[in-house]
Amino acid sequence: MGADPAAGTDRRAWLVWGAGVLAYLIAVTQRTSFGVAGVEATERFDATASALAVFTVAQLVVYAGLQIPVGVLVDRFGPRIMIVSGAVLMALGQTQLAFAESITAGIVGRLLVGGGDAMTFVAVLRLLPAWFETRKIPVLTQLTGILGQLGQILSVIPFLAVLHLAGWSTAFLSAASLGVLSAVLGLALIRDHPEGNGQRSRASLRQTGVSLTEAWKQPGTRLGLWCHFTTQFSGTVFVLMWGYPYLVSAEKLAAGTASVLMTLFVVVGMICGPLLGVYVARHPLRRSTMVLAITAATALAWLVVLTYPGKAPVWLLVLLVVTLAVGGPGSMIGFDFARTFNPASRLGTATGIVNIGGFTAALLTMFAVGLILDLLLASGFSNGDLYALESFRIAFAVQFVVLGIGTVAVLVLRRRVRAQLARQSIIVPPLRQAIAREIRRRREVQR
Ligand SMILES: N[C@@H](Cc1c[nH]cn1)C(=O)NCC(=O)O
Repeated sequence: MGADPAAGTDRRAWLVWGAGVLAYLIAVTQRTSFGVAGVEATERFDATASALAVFTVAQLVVYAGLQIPVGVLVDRFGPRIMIVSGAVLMALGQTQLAFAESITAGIVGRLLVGGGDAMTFVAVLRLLPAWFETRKIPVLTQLTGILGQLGQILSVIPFLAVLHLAGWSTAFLSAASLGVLSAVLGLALIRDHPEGNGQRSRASLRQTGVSLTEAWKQPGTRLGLWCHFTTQFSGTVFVLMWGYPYLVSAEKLAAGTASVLMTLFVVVGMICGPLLGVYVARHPLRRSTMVLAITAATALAWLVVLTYPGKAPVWLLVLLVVTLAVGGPGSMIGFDFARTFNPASRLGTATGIVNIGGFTAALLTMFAVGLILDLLLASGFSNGDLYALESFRIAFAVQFVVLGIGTVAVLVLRRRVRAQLARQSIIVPPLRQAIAREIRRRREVQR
């Protein structure tokens, strides 16, 4: 089933991983820095809300669109050069944004940031099998994901403080300097492999095409993609775009309370990540069951909130945010499928394929929610209030379609994966039978 580690864990491995995680954390800071500067961006570019949304959407489209090429390049040239190049590209993008005075110049900056960002995460995950033992990888994958999310906090606190105290150009130049730091540390500390940087594939273009096809044909890779698709999008849509206007304008929460809920989202994700990592390491044959459970919980939470008569109470919104937050670490299970069903030589490619899932679902949902809100406003349903509670109820319901499509895809691919495992004499017993066996085993241990 999986690729075996090339080396044991030592101090060097932690240094390499630490530099990789720092590069990812800084990439998340670059990714989220524009979002927190919305008010200043409106003034600087004299832009409408929808023009500003183009900055974020363009950046995410580039990010998602580059995942497969980046995955292929990671396998071909190794993670180190990709992490360093990504950091340089993001530094250039933030510098461009620091001096941009037109919307077009600003969007060019964000496109560069999206491109550099796309190169980072897939490359950092590619370091793990080269440096760590297989049993440690699920937890380290989760830790990589959650530590990276701290980059959002760098955007919300120090970056915003510099923006308010020293202005637009200084703030974005400071973010650019973080990119330079990340590139220097990457060059100094990251090695693709314990034996150096020469482990990359020397595949021809044709072989690269074959490897991409093989990664895609592998049902385990596509199961990973759909797991990522189904678990991550709802939280991403909420945090990056529609959560704040929904909480403040539709549910009438105070701005401070809405910010606390957004912070809760990050904290819950950080707590759940390692727990899910341990679960995946202990129950590798039950990963998709966890994905389906998270999906069901997300659907249930939205169902209760959206059908609640009148404004939802704060405790219910807290429950919703907690449930959505589990989706972030939940989506990391998708990368575990990529790792265990592909040889190390095409791990970057497979990881890139998986990473498209959640971001594509998020982009489609963001767009659909915006479109439905606009249509309801134009039809007179919203009584002139774009963000009316009744309109959000209808617009957010589109998520059930996305959750439904994802669930069916996970179930179909899971069946194919299990059939493939059965051909290797690995039988996954029905869940009820497995639970009964586990209970019997525990009773016997206690006796
Ligand atoms: N699932 C996310 C990462 C994550 C972990 N915990 C919460 N979110 C993911 O796919 N990340 C890819 C990236 O580039 O950020």
